[in-house]
Amino acid sequence: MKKIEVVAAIIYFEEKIFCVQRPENKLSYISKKFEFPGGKIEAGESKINALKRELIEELDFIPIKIDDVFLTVIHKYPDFELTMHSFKCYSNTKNIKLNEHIAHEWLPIPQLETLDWAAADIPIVKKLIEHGASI
Ligand SMILES: Nc1nc2c([nH]c(=O)n2[C@@H]2O[C@H](COP(=O)(O)OP(=O)(O)OP(=O)(O)O)[C@@H](O)[C@H]2O)c(=O)[nH]1
Repeated sequence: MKKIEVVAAIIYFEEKIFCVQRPENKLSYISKKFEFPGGKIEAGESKINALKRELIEELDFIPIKIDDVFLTVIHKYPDFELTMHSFKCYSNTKNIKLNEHIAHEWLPIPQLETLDWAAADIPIVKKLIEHGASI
């Protein structure tokens, strides 16, 4: 099965988290699902550089701080196996532009579960909730 390795940013601003909705996709299980912004690591690229590059591509956004890995999730979708490394990042603005996604939400941690997340993101959402609202 095809394997892909991805980085994703859990972006905080004033105790809320930036959640983005993917566009329509032929794979129904990721079509229009909510996710954390990010994307595939390119050959020879570090995780942090991949994260910085994807955030600029998708959002024209540069975080003021990026923490160490928060959680790495391995998830088998029907068509590929995903390894996703998530990182807490911090913003100094609520105004983030969407270059690729169709919608966004800034949500406090207890409300994250109200969104229709991609399946691979559920363990990240659960860990954020378990850890509470602390940054
Ligand atoms: N960025 C991101 N991708 C996720 C998340 N959850 C999840 O299942 N994925 C999956 O991981 C893959 C990431 O691919 P992507 O399309 O965002 O990456 P990319 O921009 O580098 O790809 P592309 O340039 O080939 O379109 C997608 O299949 C996506 O559905 C998430 O929270 N963030």
